[in-house]
Amino acid sequence: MSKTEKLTRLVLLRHGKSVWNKDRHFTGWSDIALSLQGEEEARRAGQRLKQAGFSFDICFCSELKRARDTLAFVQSEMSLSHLPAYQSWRLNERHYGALEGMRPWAAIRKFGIWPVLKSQLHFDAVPPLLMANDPRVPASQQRYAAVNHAQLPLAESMQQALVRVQPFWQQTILPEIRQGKRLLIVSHKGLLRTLVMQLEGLTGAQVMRLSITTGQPLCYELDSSLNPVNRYYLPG
Ligand SMILES: O=C(O)[C@@H](CO)OP(=O)(O)O
Repeated sequence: MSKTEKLTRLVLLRHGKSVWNKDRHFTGWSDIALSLQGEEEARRAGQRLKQAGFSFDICFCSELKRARDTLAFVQSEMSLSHLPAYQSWRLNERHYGALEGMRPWAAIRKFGIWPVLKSQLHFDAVPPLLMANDPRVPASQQRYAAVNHAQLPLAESMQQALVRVQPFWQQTILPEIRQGKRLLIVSHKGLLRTLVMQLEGLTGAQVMRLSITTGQPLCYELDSSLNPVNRYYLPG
């Protein structure tokens, strides 16, 4: 990198704590609201970004309420509510299949320890699938009516979540960054791990060990080849 090269800022933000994060349920594509603590985390994230001199040109979030509401709080705190906020199902959390709504011990009792643990530890392990007639199946939900049903999951490994987000990352997000636009992406723990993986060239095993905290802006400075030059959590 030359001394004069202009760096582009990109901020990744996991939504504030949801009601189910608080109670330790697998959440995935279940559309669960922020907890009061999560709302506060989202406001605080916006305040910290503003105080640190960040601004954005475009914001992205998942289709899920906890991410959409977090983004709305951040935009409001930063006086950026006029900015377009693009939603995509491709930024949804990894789909936890039949585990969704369950706490870990209940899931282990129902499915056995290894299927549950493996899906948490192995990049390519798929959690137990939803039955095709389950009302939680995304293809049966009106909100995903415009998506090709063959692309909608019954559960996802982290690897499948990575494959699902890649077209959006490459065709929508990266071109904006290449134009020097400052982006904020509000999404979820598993999905953000796949973005960090692509930015930093991590392996599947490394990705499964990444921790991404709710409501903590993860800031990147990228050079013109989109290589991260700096990466840091914004201090509280
Ligand atoms: O879905 C979930 O159970 C959690 C952890 O993967 O994700 P989120 O970041 O949406 O809380």
